[in-house]
Amino acid sequence: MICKRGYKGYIYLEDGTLIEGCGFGAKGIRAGEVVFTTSMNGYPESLTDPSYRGQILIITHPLVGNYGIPKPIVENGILRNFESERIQVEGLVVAEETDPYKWNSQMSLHDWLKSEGVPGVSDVDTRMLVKKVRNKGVMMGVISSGIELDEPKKYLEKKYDEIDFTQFTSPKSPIIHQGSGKGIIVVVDCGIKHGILYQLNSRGYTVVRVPCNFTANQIMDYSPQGVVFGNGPGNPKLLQGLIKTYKDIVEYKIPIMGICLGHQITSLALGGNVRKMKYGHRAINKPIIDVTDNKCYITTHNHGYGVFKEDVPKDMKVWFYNPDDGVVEGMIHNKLPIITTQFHPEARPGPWDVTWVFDKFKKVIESGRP
Ligand SMILES: NC(=O)CC[C@H](N)C(=O)O
Repeated sequence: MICKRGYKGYIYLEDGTLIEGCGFGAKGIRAGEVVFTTSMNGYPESLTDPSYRGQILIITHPLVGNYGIPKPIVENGILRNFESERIQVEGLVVAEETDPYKWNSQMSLHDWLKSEGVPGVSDVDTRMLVKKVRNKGVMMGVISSGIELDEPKKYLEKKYDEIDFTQFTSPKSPIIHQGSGKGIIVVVDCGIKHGILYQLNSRGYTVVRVPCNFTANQIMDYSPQGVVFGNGPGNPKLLQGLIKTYKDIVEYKIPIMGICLGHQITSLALGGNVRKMKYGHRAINKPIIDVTDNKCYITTHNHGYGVFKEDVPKDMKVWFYNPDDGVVEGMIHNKLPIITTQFHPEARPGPWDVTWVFDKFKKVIESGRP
């Protein structure tokens, strides 16, 4: 095989599958949970989504890189076209990586991965890989770019589900984004997507991002109008400190919004459950049904764990569900001002059909009712 960047690449799956392709991006070897997204675009946002930490991402769309990587746009300390300051995935697998042709591209996908030390593999049959993951469920894997992969198994000592990745994605101290006087929302930042910060801040709130291990007292010291438990990487059941903080915050009866990981933490903190899904939801075109009016929305997802119907806490009711597999995609508390979504209402990348969920949270804050 003749490789455009001049070096080979390999992808190895825990079940013994070893595939040779071309390397691109940085030369190196990384291990991670192998997952796939069916998103056709939005790779700058997806690759910088901290919830992908610890995962090797396969993009199923056949051409990736066509529009390059834009220059970061920052407003009020919030990134408008990336979800965090760095590439978060451990590695990237695509069928074909292309050089960009777009007016606002400042570098190619290849150069971006290279500059951030992240390996990529192209020229592999992503359809075959995804079929394996769909049939057997997500598994650990190894990606190598530009280095022979002699004993791939030796990189697979640690299991994705047993690592607390929030230690790498949560800030060490609070970060504040001033608003226009609507009051304060504390975001418990386990690796928050900047799209969520933007949606809150653009509604006038000062957004205070606090580390994932802050206590309820430290959070309440800011006298917030509401608390958001945001997205984040890894297994929610490992985050026992965060679950305890959530329970303590509930005692204050303050408005809470849970997004993605925050939805799962809500379920665990209020007596419900969360389970690992076979291969998760990662896409920007997943349907959800709003049970309050039976409307269907097309939404952005990135989750490998899920709350199933029988896992919903007894004091909450289903708000949204996915009609494909029944996974609960949002919940509302019966009495307290608590709302959650498993999908991404900030939709970065994705269709903005559901950003009204942030207006709903504003109403919850203003009325004190769910
Ligand atoms: N985007 C997220 O917050 C993901 C939550 C959790 N890590 C999962 O994979 O299900």
